[in-house]
Amino acid sequence: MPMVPIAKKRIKVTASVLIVLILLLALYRSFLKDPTDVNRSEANLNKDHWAFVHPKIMDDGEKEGIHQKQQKLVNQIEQAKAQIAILEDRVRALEASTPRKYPQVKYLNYKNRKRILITGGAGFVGSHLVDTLMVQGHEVIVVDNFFTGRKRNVEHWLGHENFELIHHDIVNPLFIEVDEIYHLASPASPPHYMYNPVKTIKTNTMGTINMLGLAKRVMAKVLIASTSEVYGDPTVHPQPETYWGHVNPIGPRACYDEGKRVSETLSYAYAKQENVKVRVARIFNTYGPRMHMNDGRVVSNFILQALRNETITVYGNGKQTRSFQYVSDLVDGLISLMASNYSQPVNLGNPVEHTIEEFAWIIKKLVGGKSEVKQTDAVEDDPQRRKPDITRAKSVLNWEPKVPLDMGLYRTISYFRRELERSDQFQKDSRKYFDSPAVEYIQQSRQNFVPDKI
Ligand SMILES: O=C(O)[C@H]1O[C@H](OP(=O)(O)OP(=O)(O)OC[C@H]2O[C@@H](n3ccc(=O)[nH]c3=O)[C@H](O)[C@@H]2O)[C@H](O)[C@@H](O)[C@@H]1O
Repeated sequence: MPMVPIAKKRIKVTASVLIVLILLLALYRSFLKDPTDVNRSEANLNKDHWAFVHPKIMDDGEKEGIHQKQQKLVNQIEQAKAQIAILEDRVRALEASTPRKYPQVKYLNYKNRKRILITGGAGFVGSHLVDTLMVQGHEVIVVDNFFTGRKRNVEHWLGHENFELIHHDIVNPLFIEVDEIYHLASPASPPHYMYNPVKTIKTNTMGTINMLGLAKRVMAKVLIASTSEVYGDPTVHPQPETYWGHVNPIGPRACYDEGKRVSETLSYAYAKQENVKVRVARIFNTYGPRMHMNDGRVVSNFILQALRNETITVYGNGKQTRSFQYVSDLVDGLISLMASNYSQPVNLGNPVEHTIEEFAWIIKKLVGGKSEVKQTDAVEDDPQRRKPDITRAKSVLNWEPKVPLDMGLYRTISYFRRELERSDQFQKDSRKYFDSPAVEYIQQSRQNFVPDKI
C-alpha cells in the first residue's frame, strides 16, 4: 500500500503542471487576440462609437453616415475654437484693464500705521477715503454689502498687502481688531434710501450700534457719517451745528433723516456711557467721480442728461438751493476730524450756494449740447434752502473746501463721459458676443444635449 501516496503525489504534480500550462496558454491567446474581438461586444452598446473607431466593418451607407458625423464634429470643433478665441480676447482685455502696479503708498512704521475700518468703503465717498488712507500708508479694511457700493471703486487695491475687502452687511455684528472706524455705510441718494426705507433705518440704527459696540470692545475711535438732512427743511439759514432741525418724522425722507439723527444720538450715548471716542461729521451735498450712473441725485442726473442731449429735469420751480462740495474736500475734512480731539458734530460742506435752476444752466454750459432745461413735479418734503455754516470746521479743524465748483464739475463731467463710453462699448461687446455663431451653436447644443447611455 505504500504505492498509493506516491501515485497521489504524481497526480497532484501532473494536475498542477496542467493548470499552469492552461493559464499560460490563456495568457498567450489574450496577447495574440485581435483587439476588435474585444470591442465587438462594446459595439453593441455603442454602435456609433464602434463604427467610428473601426470603419472596416461598415457598409457604404454606414460609412456615409459616419462621414457626415465626422464632418459635423469638425464643424463643431471649429465653432468651439472661434468661441475660445473670443473668450481669450476678453480675458486679454480684462488683464489689460487690471492694474499690475498699485498706486504708490508711503511706508509707515508699526507705531504710526493704523488699522482702519471703513464701512461702505466701496461706495462713492468711501472709496475716495480708502485711496487717501492707503496712500498715507495705513492698513485699510473695507466692509460693504454692495447695495450701492461697487467692487470696481476699490479694485485697484485688491491684493495689496495693506488692503482687505470684506463682503458683509453691518446690520450683523462684526468682530475684528481695528484702531479707527469710519462708519459711512448707508445709501445716501434719496431714490436709493427711499427704495427700502426699513433697511435704511436698520443700517443707520442696528448698523451704528454694531459699529459703536465694536469701537467699545476694541477701544477704537469711531467717526459717524451724519448728514445735512438732520436739519430737515431748515428754518435757520445757513445751518450751524447748534440748529436742532426741522424734520418730518413720518415723511418719505424720514427713514434717512431720522435714521441719521438716531445714529448721532447713539454715538453720544456710547460716548457718555461707555467712553467711546466719537466724531460726528454732518456731510452736505457732495459730488465727484465714482458717483453711480443711477445715483438719482441732481449732479449725476443733470450731467448725464446733458451728455445725452436729454431734457434737464428741474424738480419743482428750481428756486430751492444747495451748496456742492467736491469729494476730495470732504475726504480731507473727514480725516482732519478723525485726527482731532473734537467730539461735537461738525458741518463739512461747501458754503457756495446755488438755486437748482442756476445749477442746471451751469451744467448745460459746461457740457454743451442741445439739452433743454425744464421744470417737472416737485418732490415731497424737498428741503428748500441748504447751506452749511462752516465756522466750526474752520476753527477746530482748520479746514475749508478748496476745489471750486467749475473745476470739480469739469472732473466729474469727464468721469461721466468716460462711463457713458464704457457702457456703450460694453453693450456693443455683449451684442457681438451673444450674436456670434459660436454662442448660438453652444446654446443650441446645450438645448439638444442628451446624456450618453452607458
Ligand atoms: O448729495 C448729497 O450729499 C445729499 O443728497 C441728498 O440730498 P438732496 O439735497 O435732496 O440731493 P439731490 O437728490 O441731489 O437733490 C438736490 C436738489 O436737486 C433737485 N433735483 C434732483 C434731481 C433732479 O433730477 N432734478 C432736481 O431738480 C432736488 O429736488 C433737490 O432740490 C441726501 O438726502 C443727502 O443725505 C446727501 O447728503
